[in-house]
Amino acid sequence: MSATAEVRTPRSEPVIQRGLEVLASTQDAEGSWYGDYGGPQFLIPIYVAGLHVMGRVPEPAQREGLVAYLRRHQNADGGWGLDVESPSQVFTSVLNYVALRLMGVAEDDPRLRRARQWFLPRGGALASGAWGKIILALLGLYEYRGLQPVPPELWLLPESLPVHPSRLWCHCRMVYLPMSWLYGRKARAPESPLLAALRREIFDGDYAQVDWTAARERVSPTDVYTPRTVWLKAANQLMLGYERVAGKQLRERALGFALEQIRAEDEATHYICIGPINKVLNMVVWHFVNPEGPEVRAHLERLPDYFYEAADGIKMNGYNSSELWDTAFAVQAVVATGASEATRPMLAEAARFIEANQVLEDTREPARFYRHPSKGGWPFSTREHGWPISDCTAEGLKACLALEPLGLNRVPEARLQDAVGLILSMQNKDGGWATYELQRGPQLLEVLNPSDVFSTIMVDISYVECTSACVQALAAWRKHTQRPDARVDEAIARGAAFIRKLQREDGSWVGSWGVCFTYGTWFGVKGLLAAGASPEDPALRRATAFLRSHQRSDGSWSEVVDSCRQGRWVEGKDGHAVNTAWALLTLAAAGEQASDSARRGAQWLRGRQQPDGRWPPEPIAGIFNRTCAIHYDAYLRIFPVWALAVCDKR
Ligand SMILES: CC(C)=CCC[C@@H](C)[C@H]1CC[C@@]2(C)[C@@H]3CC[C@H]4C(C)(C)[C@@H](O)CC[C@@]45C[C@@]35CC[C@]12C
Repeated sequence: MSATAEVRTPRSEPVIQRGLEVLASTQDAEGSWYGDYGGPQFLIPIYVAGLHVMGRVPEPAQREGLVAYLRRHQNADGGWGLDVESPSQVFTSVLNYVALRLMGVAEDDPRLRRARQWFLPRGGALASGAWGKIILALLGLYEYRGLQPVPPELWLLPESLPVHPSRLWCHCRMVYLPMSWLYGRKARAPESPLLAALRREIFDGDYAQVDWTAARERVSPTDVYTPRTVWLKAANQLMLGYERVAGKQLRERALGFALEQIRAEDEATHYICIGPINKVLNMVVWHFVNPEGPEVRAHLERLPDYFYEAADGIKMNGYNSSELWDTAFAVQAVVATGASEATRPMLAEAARFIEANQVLEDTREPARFYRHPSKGGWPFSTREHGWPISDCTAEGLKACLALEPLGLNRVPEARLQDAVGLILSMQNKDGGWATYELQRGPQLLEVLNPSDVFSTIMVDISYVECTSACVQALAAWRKHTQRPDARVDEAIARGAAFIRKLQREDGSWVGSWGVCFTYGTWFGVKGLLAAGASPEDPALRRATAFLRSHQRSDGSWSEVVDSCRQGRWVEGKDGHAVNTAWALLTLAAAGEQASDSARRGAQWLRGRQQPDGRWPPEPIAGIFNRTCAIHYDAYLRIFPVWALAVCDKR
């Protein structure tokens, strides 16, 4: 049957109905969807290590939950992966081993014995990816001279230099900021018998005999996704040379500068911080500056924001939540179902959350602290977090505009206009949108990526997802205002041109924040359509042909995180409801909702729903920096409902 033949599908209404009931029953009192944002396996150990440096331990109930979680996600081979679904790495295996020991698990615990059996033959602590060594150095389990240097003086370089830290992607910059302070101070936990024991347990030889110069270069192949380039090695040599002669005065100035930046980040985010890593490291910095001081207390108070108790134990979320993001999508999904009387209260509550979480002002002295304006933006999580993101702003705006005809939008026009202004201010020269800021440095800086385990961390570059969301939001705004605005028109046209440039030969777009081609292609297609592409546009036809070519015989689509890591379609074992929903949303948007392909996809999706209205758990659909999987709890409740709703429309 041809891809576009009109075939009526059996109505999805009862399935959608049950799905909507699940969404309604899981909505939070604040109107959002709050949930599990776990996956990465380097967060808990950094937290536990940070507390240990401060002479603290997790309180007993939390300790029990964290230990249960780490035990639950230990791989069969004894190690831990970068995330809960990935093969073991030395970085996360050594760190999680140390975390368990710091939380009181005994050296001869059978699981810890197995962990040592996995990581010691691979080189133990000496072969860990870079971040692991930094955390171990902080604990006194590794020597600072065995690290790639992170001198705080980098902050004192001329800002015009492409390597000035202010030009880094904000996540990278905010993680390396406290790291540079701790490195500059050579900060170290007080010595203890437990740490002395750990120095015997995580090295495959005598700690006193370690060749720290050689250790600097050593990393297990299990931990290498981004190999160290000659440029990075040269930069390290240069910084090591500097480190040998570094004067005390300049160091103090640099440390003072870094501390001011840390303070600004803490205050702008109400001590939540941009993410869990700088949250913990900033807190540890303050511990060294002023133990038990007001900053440490403020940090301790906001720690609970990051913890989530689930069936697999207590985890540290990858962000303080994904609430705004999920809520904006949920609204659009529910509106797509036709927004009946029954769903109005749910939408009204969501509208309240979206209104309450728009960022209403810029941060203090944005230029001094290298912040892009914030006013009018929406963050990924909550207003208090304080870091708006281009596509979160776009999805927030889209949600408001979707609520508008229902009389449920609560954000006044002037504030919607602020969101539009912010989106326009974030468009890059290449026509695309990056995540939090304008692209500040050449993409080439990636050759200095020192992380081993992540890719694309150095510079905030334009992404298809962010670009598409911004184009869609601007197009929706244009439709809403009906006022001619050349700036908006031009931004949309440039955005669409950028999206076209990113399309691959095979018709797909690669996703950077979701797994992987089904996600990227959904955004690519939606962006082009919003910009005015006609359904006959060859780019759209190639995109849908690509999707159809990857449909499984049972009607579903399935992709796994390796798709992102390898840059090619990697099929999962079974069909995935989230990938299937993204594929269906794409086909439907491109006018193929009545095709045989869409009919079979929708049929599979309907059949996959459980009697309780949920779709069964499946592999993780979120990703960052090409390598690390992160779980989006609400996706399985939002996207299947949304996809069935649009496929049902004639
Ligand atoms: C610094 C490193 C390498 C690790 C820390 C982890 C964070 C970089 C990432 C954890 C959450 C991410 C993925 C965050 C989540 C939302 C996405 C998005 C869906 C809004 C996307 O469209 C734009 C990028 C995201 C903001 C993200 C960036 C990376 C994380 C913060």
